[in-house]
Amino acid sequence: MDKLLIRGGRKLSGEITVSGAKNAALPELCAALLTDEPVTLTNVPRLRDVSTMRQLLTHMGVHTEDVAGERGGLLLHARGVLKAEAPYELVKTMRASVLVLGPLLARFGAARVSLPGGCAIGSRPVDQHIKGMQAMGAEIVVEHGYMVARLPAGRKRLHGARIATDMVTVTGTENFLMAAALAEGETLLENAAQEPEVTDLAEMLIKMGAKIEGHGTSRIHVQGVERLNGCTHEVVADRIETGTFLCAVAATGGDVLLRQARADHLDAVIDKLTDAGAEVEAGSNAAGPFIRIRASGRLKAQTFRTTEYPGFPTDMQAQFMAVNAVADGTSKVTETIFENRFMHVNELVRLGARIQTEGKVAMVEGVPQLSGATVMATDLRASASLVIAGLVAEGETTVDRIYHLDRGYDQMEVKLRALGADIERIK
Ligand SMILES: CC(=O)N[C@H]1[C@@H](OP(=O)(O)OP(=O)(O)OC[C@H]2O[C@@H](n3ccc(=O)[nH]c3=O)[C@H](O)[C@@H]2O)O[C@H](CO)[C@@H](O)[C@@H]1O
Ligand SMILES: C=C(OP(=O)(O)O)C(=O)O
Repeated sequence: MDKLLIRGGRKLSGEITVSGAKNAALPELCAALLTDEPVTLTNVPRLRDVSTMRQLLTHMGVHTEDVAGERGGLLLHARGVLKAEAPYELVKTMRASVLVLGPLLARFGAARVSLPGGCAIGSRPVDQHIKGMQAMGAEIVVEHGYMVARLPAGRKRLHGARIATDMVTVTGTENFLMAAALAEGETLLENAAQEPEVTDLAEMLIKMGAKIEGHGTSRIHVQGVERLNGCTHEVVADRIETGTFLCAVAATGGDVLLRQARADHLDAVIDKLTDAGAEVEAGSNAAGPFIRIRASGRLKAQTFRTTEYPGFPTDMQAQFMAVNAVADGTSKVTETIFENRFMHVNELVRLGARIQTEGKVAMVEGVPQLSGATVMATDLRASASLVIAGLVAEGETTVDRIYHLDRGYDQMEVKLRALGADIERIK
């Protein structure tokens, strides 16, 4: 099992390019199921989740191939499917596999998708996905750990519906968007997720011929069409990878330019970094958008609570907690999206952080210095938080179980090394 060995204490400086977003690429790979024409995605990040999704689509009979000469180019062609099925072995490692449900039902009228397992950050049910698909006319039973979904006898397509979810759900909204794009009639999504990844998917679907309005707001209208065509689409930049590097610089100090980084997708995090005392400058040049961050000395601890976009992202909570762990002052971090997303706390404490949790709240008392130790990554963003802490800690930190990190970061240690960090992967 790979580990990361970090010798902390170096400031970060230099330039790196942010990769395409995991959470946009995954639904966009699934969107290829909606058409019998080829779809080309560019800026697809090299991640374990992307390979898993590719494996899942291949298992279904979708042809996939790398496109030479394009950064992160991937062609997908779903002429038909051999099996409209997502087996447990693939779904268990990646919750996003649930995103095949909508496209399979919409195009082929049937799907058998394993229920995603619970994971380290909380129980993660899919009741809203099921409820929404049922509202669109699907019959769904859950048996032997699978959602078995089909259209009633005699029906060829899902039908439009008004879907108002009990809470804002990102992959739920994405599943409904893809299903509604090929459904008969109009769908209204109320309480829709406004995350940039949802908007990016909607923009891709529009290129495929879908009729969607209101994406980026909480009310999305979709007028279903009979068929969709292929398209070429560039995956939006990863705002969480961007935020992770910003937090790394905030914690270690330094001066870094992130190319292709979208500040407009990260306002809540940038506001907190600025309040903490970092200098953040966003702009755009011929090569695209960029963010530059400069930080020195101890920053001021920041209290925050996670909420849906445009609020502070839950996927940035662990990384910002690492910044707070070495900041000046005490901060209160409230996690409102997932019930068990503080698994990094005990590991940060092993590095010398002073953090106490009670329910959804973590109280972080900043300390002037962390000290290196061996720590264990428990989930994707927890791993990133430990890497940040390791970059600051005095001495050596070993982060174990980094397969979690590899699910969602494209060569993180290579990028950090390019910024001057002393970090290596140990096989
Ligand atoms: C692949 C992907 O895009 N993953 C992101 C997506 O996950 P994901 O789409 O799984 O997260 P959701 O937005 O659905 O979850 C939000 C909340 O709703 C609850 N819920 C959700 C669906 C449902 O049917 N029933 C239910 O109770 C969840 O348990 C959670 O408490 O959004 C999360 C919240 O921003 C991010 O942390 C994940 O990185
Ligand atoms: C929780 C995350 O991903 P997933 O929904 O794929 O588990 C994440 O990206 O932080």
